[in-house]
Amino acid sequence: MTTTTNATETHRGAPQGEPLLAATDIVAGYLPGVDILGGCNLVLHPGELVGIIGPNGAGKSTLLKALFGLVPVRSGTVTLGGEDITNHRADRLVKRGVGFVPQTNNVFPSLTIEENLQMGIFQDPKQFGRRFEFVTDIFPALAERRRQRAGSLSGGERQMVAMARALMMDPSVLLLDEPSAGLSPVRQDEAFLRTRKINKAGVSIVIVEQNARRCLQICNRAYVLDQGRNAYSGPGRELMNDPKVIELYLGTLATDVEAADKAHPEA
Ligand SMILES: Nc1ncnc2c1ncn2[C@@H]1O[C@H](COP(=O)(O)OP(=O)(O)OP(=O)(O)O)[C@@H](O)[C@H]1O
Repeated sequence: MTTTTNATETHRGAPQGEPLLAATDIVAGYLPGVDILGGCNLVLHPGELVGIIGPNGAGKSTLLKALFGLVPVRSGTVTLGGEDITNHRADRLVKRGVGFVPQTNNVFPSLTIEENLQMGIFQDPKQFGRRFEFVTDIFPALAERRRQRAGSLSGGERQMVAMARALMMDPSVLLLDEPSAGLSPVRQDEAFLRTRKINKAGVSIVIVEQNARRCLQICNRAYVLDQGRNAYSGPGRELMNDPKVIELYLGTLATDVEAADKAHPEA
């Protein structure tokens, strides 16, 4: 594996054919004159589960938001099914089949689970019954507890409601921003299993994750970002065992554990 130089290396292991979603040479940032992304590339093919990992501040969430029109793209393009959607507004993208699940503030706490799901499909309310069936087929707990207020749910359950709400519009692409953030290890595992379940139900997914190991375990492929640029890419399990990726990123876990052991040898 080498630092990305051409299309084959940039998208190592990607299937052949037209991608469903493609980001090409994305330069983007929040403040004028400050680029957070310095030319990022990503493709998502139909049926894929693709991860974005990398050190803190690498620009993972920024890339996801740029795909969804939440951070201005200064140059480069985003396409969906071959059509340019660069800087399209989020509500327009939802109508075109792109769902986005933010990391925080992703449910309406004062509304019930059912009302949250209704909000997810307010652009097409006639489809509520059909889509409710689809999402409760994936997450049966939501049907059982449909009248419960979202504010009374645990972090993991809220994450499930947020995912389900994004699924109400029948997206072909789902963008997930760190679904495991703030959850206990057991709840994190559940969040990853949910992600897999959604993908198996036919939804193509881009997932940003801080929990790189778990993410690489469930992904078909992943992109490693570093300082706003593509560093490596490839099949999840290959990246997990790649010495360069371990050195750049995954290695920090082992180093942290070693350091903690030295600091508290009796623990
Ligand atoms: N709303 C914002 N306004 C200005 N700068 C921001 C904003 N959000 C993020 N940034 C900056 O953009 C850079 C990349 O942040 P981003 O959240 O995309 O990184 P990340 O790889 O997702 O990191 P983490 O894993 O820590 O969430 C950081 O330097 C961050 O401070």
